[in-house]
Amino acid sequence: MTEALVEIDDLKVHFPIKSGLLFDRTVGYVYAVDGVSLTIKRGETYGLVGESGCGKSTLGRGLLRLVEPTSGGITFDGTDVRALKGEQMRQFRRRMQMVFQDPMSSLDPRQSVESLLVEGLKAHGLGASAGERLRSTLDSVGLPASALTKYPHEFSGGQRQRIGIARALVLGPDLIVADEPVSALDVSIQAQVVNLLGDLQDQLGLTYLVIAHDLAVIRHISDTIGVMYLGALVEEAEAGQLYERPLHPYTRALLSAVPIPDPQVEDRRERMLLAGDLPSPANPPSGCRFRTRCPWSQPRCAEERPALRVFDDSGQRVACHFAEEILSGSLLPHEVRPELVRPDADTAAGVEAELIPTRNDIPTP
Ligand SMILES: Nc1ncnc2c1ncn2[C@@H]1O[C@H](COP(=O)(O)OP(=O)(O)OP(=O)(O)O)[C@@H](O)[C@H]1O
Repeated sequence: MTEALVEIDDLKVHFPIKSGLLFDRTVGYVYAVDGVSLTIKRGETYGLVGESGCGKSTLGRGLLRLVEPTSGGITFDGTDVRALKGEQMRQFRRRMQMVFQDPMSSLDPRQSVESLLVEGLKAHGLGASAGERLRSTLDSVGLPASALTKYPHEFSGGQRQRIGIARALVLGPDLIVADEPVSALDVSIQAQVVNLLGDLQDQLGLTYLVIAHDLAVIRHISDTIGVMYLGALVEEAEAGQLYERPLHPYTRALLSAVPIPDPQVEDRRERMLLAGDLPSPANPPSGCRFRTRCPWSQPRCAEERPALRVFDDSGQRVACHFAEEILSGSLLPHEVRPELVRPDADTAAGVEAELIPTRNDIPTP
């Protein structure tokens, strides 16, 4: 499981902000994805996590070129994806499929399951061999062949997501980008769909990029986890390592929101809520983008954007100037001053006043 299937190199997806009566003037950009480099190994599940609006979906869509990247490289199984033109790209896309969050809005309600599944096959010239392929694909997602003549509204949410997965699978992809695949489902159903994804991966040797806004969902299924904040990766590690030793303050905040089902560990759990909203990706803070919400931020953080660097032999990567000091406890979080929280302030002087007022203990690395 060491060979790279996907290599993303300094990928940027910037959306122009238009203004004027005819929308012909570009007045700025939304820096939705702003320099992400990562590798997804063949057969692994790469979990991408971060709060809503940090650019996860745009990264997934940029990888499949469903939105055109502004710059950067994408290599898929040795092929330079960004160099592929029209028809070549369309054919290639068969190998990279997407499963969406809300199956109700991603499945056309007027189409039967058969027609939904055949659509993709026809587009790739595989319509002739459809019959058996459709039945075996439905079987692999746990639905009977009789589902073929039904329509999306005749199914439960979980079954609809199985149809969404079948639609991706029927083309025989190598990679599935699953964007919040279970967040629209009841908690009781989520585990079934997560297990199904795991079984399919074992049977078919699939590689997954799973996008989620909280760590609870992806902690059990991911081999590697990348934590994204405001268009960039702030940390990446093997999943167990990330839980064992989160290095970036943002990862610590995300992890502290995940309850632990052991009362003793739960009592000791570090709690750290994030104050303020995600700053606008059209006007990100200078330097470290997390500094306006970081309890450990220092003047240097406003001046210099930290690179995602390898932390030690574990391969864990972190984008924080002070990861060592925070881990060792030699740098302590700022004092809490909730009345001064100004999450949108963007100056070094404002940093101390914007800090997060929510820790109830000193970090225990
Ligand atoms: N087509 C677009 N045009 C302009 N801005 C966009 C477009 N698509 C996304 N954005 C903006 O890019 C930023 C990142 O959005 P994205 O959907 O990738 O985030 P996300 O982390 O996946 O969030 P969510 O979980 O809510 O989908 C947001 O500020 C969003 O408004």
